[in-house]
Amino acid sequence: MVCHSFQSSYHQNQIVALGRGMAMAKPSLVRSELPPMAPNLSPESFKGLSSSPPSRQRDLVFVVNPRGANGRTGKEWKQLLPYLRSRLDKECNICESLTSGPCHAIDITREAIREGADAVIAVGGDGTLHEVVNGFFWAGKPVASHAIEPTHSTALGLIPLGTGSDFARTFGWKNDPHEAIERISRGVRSRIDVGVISGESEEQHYFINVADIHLSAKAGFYASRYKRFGNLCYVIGALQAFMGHHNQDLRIKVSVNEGDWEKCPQVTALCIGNAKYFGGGMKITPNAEPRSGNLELVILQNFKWYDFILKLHKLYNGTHLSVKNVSSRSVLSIEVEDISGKGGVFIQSDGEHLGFLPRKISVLPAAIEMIC
Ligand SMILES: Nc1ncnc2c1ncn2[C@@H]1O[C@H](COP(=O)(O)OP(=O)(O)OP(=O)(O)O)[C@@H](O)[C@H]1O
Repeated sequence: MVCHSFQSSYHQNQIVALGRGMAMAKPSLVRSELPPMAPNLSPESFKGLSSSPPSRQRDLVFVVNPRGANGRTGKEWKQLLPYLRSRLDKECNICESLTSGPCHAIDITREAIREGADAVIAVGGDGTLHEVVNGFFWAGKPVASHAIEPTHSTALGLIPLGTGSDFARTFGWKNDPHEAIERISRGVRSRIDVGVISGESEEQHYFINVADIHLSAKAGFYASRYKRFGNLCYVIGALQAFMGHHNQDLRIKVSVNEGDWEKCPQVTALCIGNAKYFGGGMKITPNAEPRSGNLELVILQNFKWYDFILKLHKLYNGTHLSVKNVSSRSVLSIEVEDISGKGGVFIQSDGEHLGFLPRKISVLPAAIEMIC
């Protein structure tokens, strides 16, 4: 899903404060000095956050996609709430915000950060996490809180409850919400890198997991239409993407040899990983590490359909880097263009369709604190 402008208007926000000192709120107006990107959100939504006592409890905002994993996220979240309350209520103020549609999580996150939340926790799949990560930034800069104290920073958290939940796999986390709540309760934070994508427009787009170009991005685009089939959506998406697929000559410019464009012939897929997995468990960028300060670039060239059948197991277990026509390197940034100039080469990040080449992709080292 491309969120062309983060200033668009969304459906009514539904925010339910669960912890002490937080009232149920249905926001209407936005404070005038705020950038006008969330007209249906108001600081009132999170008013419990900044009014806590000096030795205050942590303010946690849970951003829940009730439609994640074909509606399973919403159902599991309801069942999880009593446990979450019993486990965290003593130490934290808990605020729940259900997303009403695509991109809503971005606005909720920005508002929560401005109001001084200690953590914004994505509850859902990689798409929800992706939107929450984008909410940590606005107009090319990190969103700042109206803060309590200058050193205050909002951490990112995750309860993985999606279809693929690929980002969580790099950390070895399962789709187990109880395990995630334990992590949140411990509250250990660690700085991780974020990828940033810029294109022809001024707007920047952030990703936390993997950005990828051409066949895999096209497969992801189609897979998103079949989420109702669970992980099978990736197989269906790949089959559909294969129809009419042609490997494509691309030009790339990577940061290690600044200034030099190189031709990259017959590219099947070009993947840039901040973390390791995509497509429902494929270990595509096996050397990527979200705390490394760089991204792993993996290029598959001249693959035929039968190569995927013969080498699929290697793609899943991350041993494909030794295969002919697969290359890997560590990069700080990469620019990618379609040589033919015909357009139509897909790009996605974190499984979300972003449009088409050309694009520049760079790493922002240690950009976000994450609850690990
Ligand atoms: N209320 C809503 N109704 C419909 N779609 C929504 C709603 N809230 C968020 N979305 C969209 O749902 C998309 C998918 O959500 P999410 O990533 O949580 O689940 P998933 O696709 O099942 O999991 P994964 O991305 O891990 O495969 C998000 O990109 C988001 O834009």
